[in-house]
Formats: sequence, structure tokens, C-alpha cells
Amino acid sequence: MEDSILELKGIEKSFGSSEVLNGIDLKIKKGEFITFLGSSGCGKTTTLRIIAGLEMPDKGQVILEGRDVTGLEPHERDVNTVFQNYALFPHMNVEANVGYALKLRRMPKPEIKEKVKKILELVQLSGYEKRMPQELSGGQKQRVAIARALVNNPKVLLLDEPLGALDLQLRRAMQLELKKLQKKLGITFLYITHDQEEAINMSDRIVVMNKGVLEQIGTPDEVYNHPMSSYVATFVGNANIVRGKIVQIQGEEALVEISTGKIKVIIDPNREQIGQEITIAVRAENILVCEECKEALPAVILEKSFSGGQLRMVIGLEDGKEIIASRYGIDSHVQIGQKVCVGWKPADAIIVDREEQNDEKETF
Ligand SMILES: Nc1ncnc2c1ncn2[C@@H]1O[C@H](COP(=O)(O)OP(=O)(O)OP(=O)(O)O)[C@@H](O)[C@H]1O
Repeated sequence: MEDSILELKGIEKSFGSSEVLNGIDLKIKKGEFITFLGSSGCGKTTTLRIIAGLEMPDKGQVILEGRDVTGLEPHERDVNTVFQNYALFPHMNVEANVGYALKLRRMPKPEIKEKVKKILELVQLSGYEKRMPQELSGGQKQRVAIARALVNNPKVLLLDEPLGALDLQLRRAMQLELKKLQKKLGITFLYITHDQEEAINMSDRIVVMNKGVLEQIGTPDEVYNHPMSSYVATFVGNANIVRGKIVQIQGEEALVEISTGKIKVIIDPNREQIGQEITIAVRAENILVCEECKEALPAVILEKSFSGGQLRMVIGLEDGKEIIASRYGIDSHVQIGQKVCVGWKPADAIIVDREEQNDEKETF
């Protein structure tokens, strides 16, 4: 990748005896919006702190615009960080907070004033120059933190769950604003989130991290529609994970035996064979219930709940395992306790793992 602005090479990090990063290799393009997504404790913040210079890796290098910056202090690298808790200076007003880095650089006062004015316009906080942090809402504080991190035009902006403390509505609005701002300024953003929707909405590429390794790197479409492991499929898109054995193959269609029945899956006949164990992922929205499917597994509706504009149903299979189905709208004609059949179109079952492995997620 010729135009890479930031490169991580073989980064390893342990805290005491616990290995947190296990060989991170990544190239980030200039102007890219890249998001780190992964479960709590998988090493996202540690990676970001190593890039910022707040933590030293045990092994590996951080390369910024072709220069090895691994051993440099945070202020010696052209990288700024925005944290979830804003970290504004409480005794300084908005103008002083935003202009702080420029003042340290001994930039003339009128120039600082002009730059602060411009960046506050960009984050839609014109007129707030004299306000103190305690006179601002959470969303406004975060805009000040973002303005402060952008004012000296860093090469890369690191954002560690910057919208995590905001309510859902404000969070969605700020996501759009941040994305627009990033495109306008052309600054590379490296963004950390737990929230898969946020990652899908904002990113050029998503890095899915699991236990100190990068499990998949790709565009939102690649990661969502072509997950390469059951972890990625469950983390991005809340897929149901089903494990079974291929018992019959006809062209591109295989019959797979799982504990409570047989299901059809589209396979690559050059890769799959009879007797092979496979793991498939089926998204909740692709689970068909009752008469909607022909190839179905007997089941019972256990729970129905409404969230995020969707009805979520927990459906129990005969062996006690659960399948999650989702539908638009607030209710469905099936009732709790009702016996149904569940299934899916063969093409909606994505093969994610072909070998035995020990996943923590519940599998079939
Ligand atoms: N300074 C430290 N000393 C000891 N252990 C640490 C330190 N910093 C992080 N860890 C541990 O390293 C692991 C990874 O932490 P990290 O903050 O990078 O994860 P994360 O993916 O950002 O998690 P979260 O999403 O919860 O913020 C965790 O188990 C954490 O407890």
C-alpha cells in the first residue's frame, strides 16, 4: 500500500504475564476512516495507546509517514487523541482549551484566535468561546475535545470511544457529523468502538479484533457480508452460529446434519466434502419462522422483545439451543410458547469455519 500513512509492524505487548497484543500488522491509508471493533479487553485501547506513544510495545514498530516513531514521546509524533471522558482542562474556557496546543507551540495570539474560530465553526460551536467546560452539555464537551485535537492539524486522529458517553440520539447525530468533518479535513481517523452499527456507518474499513489479534480487516460490506470467522459473524451482525457435518453434496448444495435435523447450505464443491465438519453463520434477519420455510427445524418461541426498531425473537430448538430471529415492526403473529419451525434459505447460510475450534460463543 503505497499511500499508507501509518503502519504497525509485528506489535506485541504483555502486561505482566498476560499477553494483550499478539503480533499486530496493519497499514492505514492516508485519509482513511478506520475503526477497531472488538469485545471488551481484546486490546483496542492498548493498540491506540501504542500508536499515541502513551505505551511502549514489547516488540514491533510504529511507522508514521515512513518514519519509525516507536521510541518517540507522544508530543513528538503528529498524532492526537480524543478520549471518551473528554479530558478538557476544567479551569480553561473553550477558546483556551482548543488553543492550548498552539499556545505551547508559541504561535502568535491573533493566529491562535483565528484558528480556534475556524475549528469551532467546523464543530458547530461558534459563539461558545468564553464558556467554561462545566457550562457545556456532554455533546458540546466532546465537540470541544474534537476541536482541540484537530486544531494543530495532526496526521492521524485517534478516537477512543469518543461518543460512548452520549445518549443514542445524540450519538447517531454526532456520528454523521464526525464522518463529514473527517472527509472535509482529509485527516486519517483511527476510531475505537464496541458498537457495530457505529463501525458500519462510519468506516472505510473495519478491523475486527479478538484476543490481541486482528481477526479480519475489510470494508463494512466485506466484514458484514463475508465474515471470515464465527467471531466476526457474531460480533458484526449478531449472526446465529450453527455447527454440523456435511452428509450429502449435490452440485453446490450440501445437506448438513446438525443436532436437531438437517439443513441445506451452499458450498464450494472444490473445498467441501462429505463428512466434513463446518460452522455456518445465519443472520437473525434471515431466520425464517413457521410456514415461511420448507427445510425447517422444529422449535418453540421462547421470548419476544422490541429494540432498535426491530422485533427480536428467541427461539428454542428441540435440544435446548437457541436461535435469534429479528423482524421489522413491533410484533409478529407468532406467540410465546407457540410451536414453530425455523430455517433459512441455503444461500443465507455463510460458512465461517471449516475446522474444529474453541469458540466462546454458544454453538450448535
Ligand atoms: N496498564 C495496564 N496494566 C495491566 N493490564 C492492562 C493495562 N492496560 C490494559 N490492560 C489489560 O489489557 C487487556 C486489554 O485492554 P485494552 O484496554 O487494550 O482493551 P480494549 O479492547 O480497549 O477493551 P475495552 O473495550 O473494554 O476498552 C485487558 O485485559 C486489560 O485489563
